[in-house]
Amino acid sequence: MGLLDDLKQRIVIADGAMGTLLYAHGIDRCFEELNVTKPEEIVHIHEAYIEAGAEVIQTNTYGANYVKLARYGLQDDVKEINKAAVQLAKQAAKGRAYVLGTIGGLRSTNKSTISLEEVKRTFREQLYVLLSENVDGLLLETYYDFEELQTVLSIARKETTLPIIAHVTLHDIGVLQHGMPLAEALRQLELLGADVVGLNCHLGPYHMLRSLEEVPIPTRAFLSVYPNASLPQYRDGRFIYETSEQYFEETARAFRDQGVRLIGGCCGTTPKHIAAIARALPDRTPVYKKEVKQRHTIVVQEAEQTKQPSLADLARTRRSIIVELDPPKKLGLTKFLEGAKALKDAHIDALTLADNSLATPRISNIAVGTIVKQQLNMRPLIHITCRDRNLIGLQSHLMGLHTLGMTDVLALTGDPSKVGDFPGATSVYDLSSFDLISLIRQFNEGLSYSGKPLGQKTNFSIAAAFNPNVRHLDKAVKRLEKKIECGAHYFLTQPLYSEKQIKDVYEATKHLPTPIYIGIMPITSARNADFLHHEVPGITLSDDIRARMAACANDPVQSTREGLAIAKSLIDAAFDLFRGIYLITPFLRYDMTVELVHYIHEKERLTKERTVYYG
Ligand SMILES: Cc1cc2nc3c(=O)[nH]c(=O)nc-3n(C[C@H](O)[C@H](O)[C@H](O)COP(=O)(O)OP(=O)(O)OC[C@H]3O[C@@H](n4cnc5c(N)ncnc54)[C@H](O)[C@@H]3O)c2cc1C
Ligand code: MET
Ligand SMILES: [Zn+2]
Repeated sequence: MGLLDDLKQRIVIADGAMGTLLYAHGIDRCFEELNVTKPEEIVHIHEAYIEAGAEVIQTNTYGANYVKLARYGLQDDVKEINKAAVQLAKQAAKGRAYVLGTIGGLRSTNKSTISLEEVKRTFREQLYVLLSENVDGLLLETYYDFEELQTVLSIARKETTLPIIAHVTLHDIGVLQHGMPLAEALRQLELLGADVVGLNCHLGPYHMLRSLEEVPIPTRAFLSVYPNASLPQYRDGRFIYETSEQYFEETARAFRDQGVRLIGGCCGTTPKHIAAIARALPDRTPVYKKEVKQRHTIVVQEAEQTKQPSLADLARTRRSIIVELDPPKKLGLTKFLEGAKALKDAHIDALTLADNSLATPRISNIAVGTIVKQQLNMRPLIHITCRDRNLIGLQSHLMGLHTLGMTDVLALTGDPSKVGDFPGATSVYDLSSFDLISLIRQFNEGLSYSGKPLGQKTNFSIAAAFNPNVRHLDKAVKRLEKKIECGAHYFLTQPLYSEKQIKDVYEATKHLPTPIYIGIMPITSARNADFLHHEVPGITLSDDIRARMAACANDPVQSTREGLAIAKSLIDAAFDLFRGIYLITPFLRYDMTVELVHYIHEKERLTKERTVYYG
């Protein structure tokens, strides 16, 4: 007889949380290290669960993998820690309970934090130790990312015929992250060879029960559930779970009615919760039939059609000019609005507004964008970096932009905090620019990052950054290709300072289907030229440009003239190669960008006249 034979006959009860009971050692401790340093305590916890009624216990190895142990400098101890864990669980079980080797998921909400290759390597290393210590089965638990669970389950299934329990973690009732319905996920896990499929962690009995109502009883595999004790409260720097054991007794019966065969607990549960489950189901009789609730389908409203063509379409069809005028670093918008108005009068297509560029605080571009749109009837292009907002803040920001009708956005990773005024501030980077582009694309399909319906589709036109001021242009172009795959509609470049570089950029990108707005920023002075040349990574000014600026070092009027003349020659170089021009206003010197806008319009007019004249 083995675990699967038991499950065929009846409901089986598993243990509850291990981590929660080890909290007393401090939340910053590596709980798995205690297998080696406090073995008697681990044995004691296992015994308490068995005495409470658990017939299945899990090794204390949830995070005993290379990646998580490395956070404590214990990456070389994977073997020792896992080996000890199995031995301690067996010592406590004394043949009274099955011992499951537990392996926890690595990816949380952000796929790009760890590649699948690293997931595989890390998983294999832990798996082989657990198997060689002769566990009775495997518990793959707390997988937020379904792709990760599919990957590791396939590996485990090839390596062993022991029972495998595969647990996903819900995002919300009935769905995993990115919107995959739970029923579909469990069906796929069964097809991949899991013997028991189910849920653990993150949510308590309420969400799990409502989710299981939509899941049919599998044909071959068994259903399992390890709920958290409740939703956690954050108190005095710790997460506290509070729930009555009485409630666990009631919900255990409800789980049985949903066809669950293996019931245990996750975070916040204790031997008392497990005893409550055992009390609730004295004869362990399972149900074989249930009514499955149909998942309600969700209607997503189509995006409202915007009246104006996107900036990508503009740059495809005609000369278009966008100008950056950054929100001020000090309070007061008078000069900024004068500049914006002057640029509007010069007939630009959009005003681009940086998001705390160079990691230095500026008036929020969402506030400035709203004023520019409402008071001046201009089109704002809002830069969004991943530096200042976490995944929650970014989504709230996007919903806000949609609500305000600002649909032109530039998705950036963003300069790291250490380059700016507050080098000690956190750089969030929950997402990279690639992830942010994908997120905005998903919003355009009416879904949040996790796949929850937003109720409406957004209509964002997505720009992305192109930094050609790098040693290997081909690598930068590869990033553009990836950004296009993620959903970028067009690009804006960093400023370029040589005609040759503009031509090189054209040659390297002419195969791309997306338009590029070529960046041009007038130099304001000899000092500005020196700074750009010596201190901004990747920017090199020619000797000729630096000599021209140096020659008028003490003459601001002449410096402006020279800076504009240089910018105009760059515009000349870009004119026939790129329809989109992105002018960057230096230090709120909008007089300079206004003049360049006039220059471009005039050049365009002359070109058209010539075309008409010569046919
Ligand atoms: C048009 C434009 C507007 C910008 N606006 C802002 C703003 O409002 N606020 C702000 O904080 N910053 C802004 N920046 C700066 C920008 O965040 C950095 O220049 C960034 O490095 C490039 O853009 P990204 O953020 O999309 O980076 P990504 O393309 O996502 O690159 C992120 C990081 O990857 C690395 N990387 C990129 N390319 C390569 C390569 N070829 N080889 C090796 N490593 C590479 C770099 O470390 C880079 O920082 C802007 C840049 C541009 C081009
Ligand atoms: C963080 S979810 C998994 C927790 C693990 N089963 C433990 O109790 O420690
Ligand atoms: Zn948990």
